[in-house]
Amino acid sequence: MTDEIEATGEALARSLAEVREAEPLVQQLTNEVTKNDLANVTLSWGALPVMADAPGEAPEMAELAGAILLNTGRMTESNVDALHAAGKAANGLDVPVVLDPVGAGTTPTRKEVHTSLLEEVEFDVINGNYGEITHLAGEEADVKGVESVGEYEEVTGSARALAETTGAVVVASGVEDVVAGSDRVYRVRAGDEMLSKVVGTGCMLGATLAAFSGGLEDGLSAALHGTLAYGLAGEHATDLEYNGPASYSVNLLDSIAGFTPGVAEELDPTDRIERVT
Ligand SMILES: Nc1ncnc2c1ncn2[C@@H]1O[C@H](COP(=O)(O)OP(=O)(O)O)[C@@H](O)[C@H]1O
Ligand SMILES: Cc1ncsc1CCOP(=O)(O)O
Ligand SMILES: [Mg+2]
Repeated sequence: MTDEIEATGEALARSLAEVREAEPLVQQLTNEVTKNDLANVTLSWGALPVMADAPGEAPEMAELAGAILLNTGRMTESNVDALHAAGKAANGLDVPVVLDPVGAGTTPTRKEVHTSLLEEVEFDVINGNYGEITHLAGEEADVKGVESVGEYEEVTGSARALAETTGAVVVASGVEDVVAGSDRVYRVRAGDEMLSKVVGTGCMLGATLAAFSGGLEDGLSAALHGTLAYGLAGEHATDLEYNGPASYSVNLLDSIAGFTPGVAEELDPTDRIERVT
């Protein structure tokens, strides 16, 4: 691995091919709103989804997984127990763990759950919207339910600070995405406004990052290429027949399935990624 991560079409194609070759088992503990979409997104990147989330079985499955996603959208006691148990089991076997801190900062319950998860589990990747990442970085943030509201001009610094304190690669999603490692921060310009008109697109980015983390050796490359590939697929989805947000959401799934290494190889996404620190 060279110091700088390549952002050419060929490099992106290699990452997509590596995920397909590894075909990692990606265990996902997620919310009921997006479960089916996450399973399909995972399969379409060439990984294998399993939504095992019972507190007893979740840590057993984590031991078999190539990566796990802990999405905190569902705050039932049983789900929270399973999140902790699966995260700890994965840490014990060096299975990459992705956290999507849905609604972080909104209620005392969510604050407590995210604090305890960050204390007890080591995360390889944390992906959330600008508000969630800013809150986890310990700064003032406005999250309304699961939506980021307000202005976040300092989100690059917040993502970097959270990466430094947790050791995770942090992906802050929004109009542009920030991908922050401990020593490097990138901005990714890919995606379409339609991604903000459909529920669950942040959760689907989490599933994407888990699939790439399970398939690639280097965590920062996995996060950067996963974020880029997902954004580009979101753009290509606008080329398909559009009848409103519901058809866009189906088109997004089709676009991910069609985003093969061969398609990526023909693209030149170099200007979509800018290293900012
Ligand atoms: N206005 C936008 N333009 C382009 N991409 C967007 C826009 N808003 C959100 N996205 C993309 O949608 C996905 C979900 O991001 P976001 O809406 O921030 O997460 P969440 O759904 O968790 O709130 C990310 O891939 C992000 O880049
Ligand atoms: C609406 C909602 N409520 C609990 S989880 C969830 C889905 C959130 O999805 P995303 O974070 O991708 O917008
Ligand atoms: Mg989200």
